[in-house]
Amino acid sequence: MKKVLTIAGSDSSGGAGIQADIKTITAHKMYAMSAITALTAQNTTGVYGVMDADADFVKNQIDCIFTDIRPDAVKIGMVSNIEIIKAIAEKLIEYKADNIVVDPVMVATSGSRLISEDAMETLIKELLPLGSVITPNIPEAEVLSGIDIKSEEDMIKAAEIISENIDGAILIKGGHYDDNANDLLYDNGNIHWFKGKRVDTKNTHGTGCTLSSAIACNLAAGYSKEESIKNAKEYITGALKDGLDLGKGSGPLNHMYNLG
Ligand SMILES: Nc1ncnc2c1ncn2[C@@H]1O[C@H](COP(=O)(O)OP(=O)(O)OP(=O)(O)O)[C@@H](O)[C@H]1O
Ligand SMILES: Cc1ncc(COP(=O)(O)O)c(N)n1
Repeated sequence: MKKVLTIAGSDSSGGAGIQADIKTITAHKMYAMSAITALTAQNTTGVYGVMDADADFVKNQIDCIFTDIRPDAVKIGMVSNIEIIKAIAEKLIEYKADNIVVDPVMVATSGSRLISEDAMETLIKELLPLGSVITPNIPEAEVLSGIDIKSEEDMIKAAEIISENIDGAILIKGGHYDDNANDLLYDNGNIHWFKGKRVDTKNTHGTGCTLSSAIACNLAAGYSKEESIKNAKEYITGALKDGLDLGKGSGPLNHMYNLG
C-alpha cells in the first residue's frame, strides 16, 4: 500500500486541513499519516481560533514518521510561522523526501489569515522550492507573482514570474473564477490547461486541501505530474458535484462520492 504524509493544520469541522487530507488519501485507498502544524477552531462559517504547534514538536512528528514508515508522497498545507516552515524544510531535506506537493495556504475561504505576514518570505524561499508541484489559487498566485490576475493570459504571466524562483511545476487553480474552473499547469516552460466546468455550489470548503492531497496520492501511485493533476481534478469535481450540504456557511465536500 502507498503511504502519503500530510503536514498541515487541523480543521475542527473536518472540511479542510488535515481532516480533508486524510479523507482524500483514504478515499484513494492509501495509508495516511500526519504532522500537525496548528490546531484551528473553525467551522463552515469561519476560523475562530488558531493555536500553532511548537516547531520542535513538528520536527518530532516528522522524525517519527520518516524513521519508521517512509511516505511515498508528502502534501504540505497550512504553515503558520517562520519557525514551523524552517522546521519542515530542514526535515524534508534531511530525509530526502520526494513527490512533495506544496499548497501555499494563505487565507481561508472565510477570510481568516492562516500564515503570518512575516512568514511569507520564508515560505517562498525555503518551502516552495522543495515542491514537485505547488498549487496556489488565484489570490495566492497574485501575492507570489506581484501581478493582478484578471484573465487566463494573466495566469500564464503569473506562472512565468513564479517559476523564476521555483524549479517545480506550478498549478494555478481557477476555482475563484465565476464562469469556469480552469486550472493552469506551468512546468518548465510548458503550459497545460485542465479545463473544468464550474459546479454551482457554495460548499467549497477545503477544495484546495483536497486537490493537493489527491495530487500527492497520484504522484505516490507513480503517475506523471500531468496525469496526477488530471486524476485529482476528476476527484475534486466528483466530490464537489456530489456535495454534502452541511453547516451554515461554506460546507465540506463529499470524499466518499466514488466509494459506493
Ligand atoms: N465551484 C467549482 N466548480 C468546479 N471546480 C471547482 C470549483 N471551485 C473550485 N474548483 C476546483 O477545485 C480546485 C481547488 O481550487 P480553488 O481555487 O478553490 O482552491 P483554493 O482556493 O486553494 O481552495 P480552498 O477553498 O481550499 O482555499 C481546483 O481544481 C478548482 O478548479
Ligand atoms: C487547517 C486549515 N487548512 C487550510 C484551510 C484552507 O481551506 P479553505 O480555504 O477551504 O478554508 C483551512 N480553512 N484550514
